[in-house]
Amino acid sequence: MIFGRKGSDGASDPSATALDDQVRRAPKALLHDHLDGGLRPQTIIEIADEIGYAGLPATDADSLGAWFRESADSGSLVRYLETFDHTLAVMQTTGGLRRVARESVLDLATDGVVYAESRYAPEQHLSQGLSLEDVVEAVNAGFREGEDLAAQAGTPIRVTALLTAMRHAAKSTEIAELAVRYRDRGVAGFDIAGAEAGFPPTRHLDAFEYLRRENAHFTIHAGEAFGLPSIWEAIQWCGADRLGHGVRIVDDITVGDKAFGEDVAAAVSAEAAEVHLGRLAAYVRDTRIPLEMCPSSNVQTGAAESVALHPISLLKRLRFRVTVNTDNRLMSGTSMSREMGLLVQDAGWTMEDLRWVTINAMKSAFIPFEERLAIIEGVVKPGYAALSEHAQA
Ligand SMILES: O=c1[nH]cnc2c1ncn2[C@H]1C[C@H](O)[C@@H](CO)O1
Ligand SMILES: [Zn+2]
Repeated sequence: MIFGRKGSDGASDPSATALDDQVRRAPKALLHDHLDGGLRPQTIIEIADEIGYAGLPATDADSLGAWFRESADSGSLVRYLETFDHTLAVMQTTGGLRRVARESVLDLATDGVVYAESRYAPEQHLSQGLSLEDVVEAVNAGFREGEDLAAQAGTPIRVTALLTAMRHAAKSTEIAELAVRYRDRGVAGFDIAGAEAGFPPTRHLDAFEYLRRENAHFTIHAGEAFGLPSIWEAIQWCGADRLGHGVRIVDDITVGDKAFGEDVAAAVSAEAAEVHLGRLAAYVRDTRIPLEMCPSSNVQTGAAESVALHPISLLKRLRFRVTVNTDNRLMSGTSMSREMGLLVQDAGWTMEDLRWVTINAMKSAFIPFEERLAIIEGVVKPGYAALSEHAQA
């Protein structure tokens, strides 16, 4: 069961199980998923063994999975990011990268994801002598293998890569050039990630200006651990097509006469209250800038109190271009079905809401327009129509 919901007698609630099943079978689109945040614990153990990495904090898969979830649950983005040392350690060879990429595609496909953009930072995979190109090609090979195996298993999926540059480092222009070089070979765009406070996106203005001159797509992690100035720079200085997280845009919204943060519960639930959008929030909504929101990750890093009180529900109600994402499936012990299931269970979302965010995600994808449309019309809409027919039967 996705939600872990029980009836009052402690038995599984059959209606909850039916809903879990619907969510799992619904076609899903994922824009924000880190390749190095989605490894299978058993794979980490096996590759560590092969390459002689002795630094893992646990030696069986269950304990290792629990270690990642607990360590990432600190309320601090900086501490959350420290857990990646162990996943990165086993992603330094072409074999390791290829296996991790292949398995991530299979795991997403099994979960009902039909389109995914998977991001990783090539500069973090060079410690054993690989070149940036070796890294991209090994990951691409893994993605293609995963797609072939998923199609054979009857769960077709399309996966493309986003190349991330780390915001504390100084390689963003090099990585942006790499993304453009591979844009017709498995790479759909660019991103910056890492600790946000102290590393504003404008540090990487050269990279963004280059990408814009090349008509290339990019998203920026902004408004997660730092607030409105980061979002404003990402959009108005850097020209981001999308925002990674962007949850703190609610700092520019008042509900009734209170700022969002003053009374979060009231802001999320007060449907009748008058809402006022500041100029930045209005710009983001009016220009349909997609928000790649990741509820469980935000609860772990302290960017949101809970899934029930996550700003995503207010932003959905206000018709921002909201999407639902996993961020790091390993660190959050999550999947797209689980994130969506939690929104249904804890925040009152409906299947229609899930269909809406899925179409939002496909509209916001970095692949060409006609390919997005083909997935919306050929996969997402018919998939949801079949679910509702099944529910009515
Ligand atoms: O949520 C996040 N915020 C900022 N940086 C992140 C987040 N999740 C993962 N990262 C970092 C750690 C990874 O090593 C890197 C590339 O995927 O991106
Ligand atoms: Zn992220």
